[in-house]
Amino acid sequence: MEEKTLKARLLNEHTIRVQAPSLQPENRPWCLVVVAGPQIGARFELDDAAIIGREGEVDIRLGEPSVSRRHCHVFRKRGGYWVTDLGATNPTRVNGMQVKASPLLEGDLLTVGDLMLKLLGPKSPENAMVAALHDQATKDQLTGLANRRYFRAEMEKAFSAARGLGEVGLVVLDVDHFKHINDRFGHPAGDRVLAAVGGVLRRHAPPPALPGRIGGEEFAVLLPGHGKERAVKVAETLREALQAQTLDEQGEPIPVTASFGVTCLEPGDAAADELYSRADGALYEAKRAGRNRVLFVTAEGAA
Ligand SMILES: Nc1nc2c(ncn2[C@@H]2O[C@H](COP(=O)(O)OP(=O)(O)OP(=O)(O)O)[C@@H](O)[C@H]2O)c(=O)[nH]1
Repeated sequence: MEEKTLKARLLNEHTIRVQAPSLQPENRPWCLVVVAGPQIGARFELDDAAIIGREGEVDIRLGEPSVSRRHCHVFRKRGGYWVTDLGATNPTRVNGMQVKASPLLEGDLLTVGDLMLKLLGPKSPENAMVAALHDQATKDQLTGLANRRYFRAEMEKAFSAARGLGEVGLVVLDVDHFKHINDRFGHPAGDRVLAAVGGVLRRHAPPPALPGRIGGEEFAVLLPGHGKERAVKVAETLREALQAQTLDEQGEPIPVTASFGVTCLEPGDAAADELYSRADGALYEAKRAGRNRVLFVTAEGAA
């Protein structure tokens, strides 16, 4: 074959490979992604306008001391985005330049306190990478549920958003006698049980409920907008669905049950951790009382 023709063919084959579907840019909403500083990898979707700030009634809450309470305002204008500084102590910067008001174009770098955020458009080729990194940072690999760190962060957010007034329910559950399952059926079978628990939680606790794997065989479900009755109902549904599962190892059924502790946000709760400890205490009592049951507690004790 003539050298020129061979080169052309190789080039052609190479071109075909480069155009594989996985490399097509994904179509997502406009977003700001933290590319440097604290919270690296965090991704915030943008609507028409968003106030970025440290705390309180802002749309993108960064919670860092270097960020002012109300730091800057990002908004849509003439088909693109603009940013205006809101008198921040550490002035807002775009591509390193201090700005009062400035257009914000795709790929621009926005400095807010110690954080640097990049504006990504719907077809940015970086969307797939950002989504993959976000998944790695926030998901438990075995079950696909929220990991401990992400679950805790979302619990903090729900706690701040409710400010002791809104309803937030929390369910903490732990597979019963899981050590026995591992010992009897083997570690891989134990892993399959955990993955199946993840599946049940996903199916029976749909958004805005957030199911997570906190560690080992302990799971939790955050229930924004749920008071006692609804939170207990979710826990009972999960308990029954887990018990009804038919898992087996080489034909031998693997019995799976779990114990549940449930609580709800109360006006006296000073931190999200208090909510978690309370539900965890109820879970411990559910175990002591014989397992495979749901126990609800208030700050005063079992209810
Ligand atoms: N297969 C598997 N086992 C795990 C994993 N993480 C933790 N474990 C095991 O889970 C078991 C937990 O056992 P225990 O804490 O004694 O609890 P338990 O047997 O469920 O007893 P109760 O909670 O009192 O009902 C330990 O044997 C751990 O090794 C995991 O990712 N996969």
